[in-house]
Amino acid sequence: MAPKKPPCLPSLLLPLLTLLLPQADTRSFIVDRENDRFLLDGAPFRYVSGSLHYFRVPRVLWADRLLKMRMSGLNAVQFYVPWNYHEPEPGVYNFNGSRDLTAFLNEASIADLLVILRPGPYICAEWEMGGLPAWLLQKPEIQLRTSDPDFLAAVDSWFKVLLPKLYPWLYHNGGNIISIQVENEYGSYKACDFTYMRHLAGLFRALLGDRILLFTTDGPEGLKCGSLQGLYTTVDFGPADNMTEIFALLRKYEPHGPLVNSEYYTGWLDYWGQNHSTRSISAVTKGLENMLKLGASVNMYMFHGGTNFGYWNGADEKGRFLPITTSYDYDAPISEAGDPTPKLFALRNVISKFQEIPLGPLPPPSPKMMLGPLTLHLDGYLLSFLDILCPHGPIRSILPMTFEAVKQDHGFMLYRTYLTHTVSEPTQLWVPNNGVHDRAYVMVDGVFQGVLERNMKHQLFLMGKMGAKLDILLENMGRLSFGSNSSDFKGLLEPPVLGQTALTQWLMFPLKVDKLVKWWFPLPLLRSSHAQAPSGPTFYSTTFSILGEGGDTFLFLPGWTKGQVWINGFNLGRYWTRQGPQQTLYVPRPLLFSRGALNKITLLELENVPSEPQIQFLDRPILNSTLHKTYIYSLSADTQSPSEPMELSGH
Ligand SMILES: CCCC/N=C1\SC[C@@H]2[C@H](O)[C@H](O)[C@@H](O)CN12
Repeated sequence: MAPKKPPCLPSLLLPLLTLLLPQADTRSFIVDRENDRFLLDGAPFRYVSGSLHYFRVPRVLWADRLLKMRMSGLNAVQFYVPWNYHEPEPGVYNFNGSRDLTAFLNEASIADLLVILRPGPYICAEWEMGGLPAWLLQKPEIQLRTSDPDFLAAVDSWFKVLLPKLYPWLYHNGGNIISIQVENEYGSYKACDFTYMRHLAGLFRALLGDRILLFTTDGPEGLKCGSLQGLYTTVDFGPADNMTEIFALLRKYEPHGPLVNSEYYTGWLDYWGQNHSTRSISAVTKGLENMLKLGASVNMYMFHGGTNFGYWNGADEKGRFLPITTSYDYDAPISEAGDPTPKLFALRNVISKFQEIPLGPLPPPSPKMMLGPLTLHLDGYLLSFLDILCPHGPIRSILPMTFEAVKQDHGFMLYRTYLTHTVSEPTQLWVPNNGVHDRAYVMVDGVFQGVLERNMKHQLFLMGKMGAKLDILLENMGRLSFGSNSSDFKGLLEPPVLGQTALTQWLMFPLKVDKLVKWWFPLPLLRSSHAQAPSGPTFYSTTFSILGEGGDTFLFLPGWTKGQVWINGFNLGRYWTRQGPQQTLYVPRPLLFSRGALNKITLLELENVPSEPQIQFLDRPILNSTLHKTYIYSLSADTQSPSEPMELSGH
């Protein structure tokens, strides 16, 4: 069982308590190297932990998720702190609302969970740029995750704000943080810069003191560059890996002390355009039981995955550029919607063989809701709102500038130029050196010509008269969160070439789409005056009300192609119905207004609007399907749940 709960008091009282509470200095969490175990307050202790990322769950749902983790038999929760989530601009910090880290620590304490905290600065996590802020790339030569002075200056500045916030929450100070990770799988990174790792370890010691247990985590191939003297070495691996071999390798770095798997994979991530990932219950439970039999401490990654709302997904590059999907369900024991799964009960059964499980039932699945189909109406074409989307007007430059150079971190930017000569035959438009990062929607005088895509589609053909307007809308699909090239600049990285001519004299419009959706679209007058452009990315919307309390639901977008969704101004995330495997977007009940109040949903469709612009809200997710046709789920008479999909007009 986890130790007595630290005082669940407002964090401002905690520092005071560390002075007053005599027991604060008797609290300890240490490595007992003589007996290969942890000691908590002097007693043998093993943690069975799960990962939950507060930044992927609305704050109002934190307590629910943490309770379910505790009731599953866990005694600790592990989570990252994404630097870019809290420092949106250099020196500007945000710890409010769903970014209130102290509130999350307090919720974990209330749920009787100890905390294993991983502040980075790099966190990977399939999160945008692995948690590093994009504004670091405003210095294009910066060498991320190294002892580059520019990088270390930014890291020091950030940690001098963050780490003092953690100090009162350290276990020996009366809080619930028992250990803190330095960097993340550093051994998998090309740099292998021990000066950098020593700098981080020194900074953590200076700001957190010498009692907190600091550790590293690496895959077996990364231990050489990822481990550091003075930091406790741990590994990560999944159910298909050879536990015996990996723990034997770990013993070369930690001959004594408890064995620790800091990321035991209960599932896996999804990429747009790839198959949905799952891990079998039998394999996951067997691996956990084998580790617990060895006396190892284990953190299950993920125990609850949550959602990449907004533009927060990261990406990988394995030949193709692979953006992570909006859903971070991860086939985890607690589903994206917060529901206990059969995998959870199976894991709970394993844990019960080794330690006490809290009495009482798991909370039931949350109420779910179906609604629709609803028909959306045209609000207007993206490019007809430029005056609102880019109120300060365009940035002018001979050559195109990156998102980072114009200080636009996420979303969309319009690049505009004018043809200097008539192109009377279909002529190739391309961008050298795979320079479209990441997708480009090309228009001539407002008429959609097609898409260019990083690594995949490098050219299209167009015609136009001298003076015609060439618009290229660039979409940032999320910066690489893993791999060697973490300086993932976005936008047009090279001047596009039309035929033999490199196009110059560019206007860049950084588009504040979220502000437009949040503040302008309630005004009906916009609709008629901004619907005149002939085609291109388009806003559609509708309003709807929910009788009664409603419930969690899953937005289904049959026939739509790719775009972004907002509900009541909240950026729900990306959809890419054409690619899959995700076909629905999770809509947490707290985002919706109930009892007849009006809700609004807005789509920005980037490619093709279906002949019947409809959406539905289903009572279950579809995460493993690529539908090239248009389906509508109708309520089946008996069960009030979707029957088999009925195919509508072909799409
Ligand atoms: C071969 C895998 C190397 C990349 N590491 C991964 S993929 C899923 C997880 C998360 O990204 C996690 O943040 C990483 O620490 C480890 N890991």
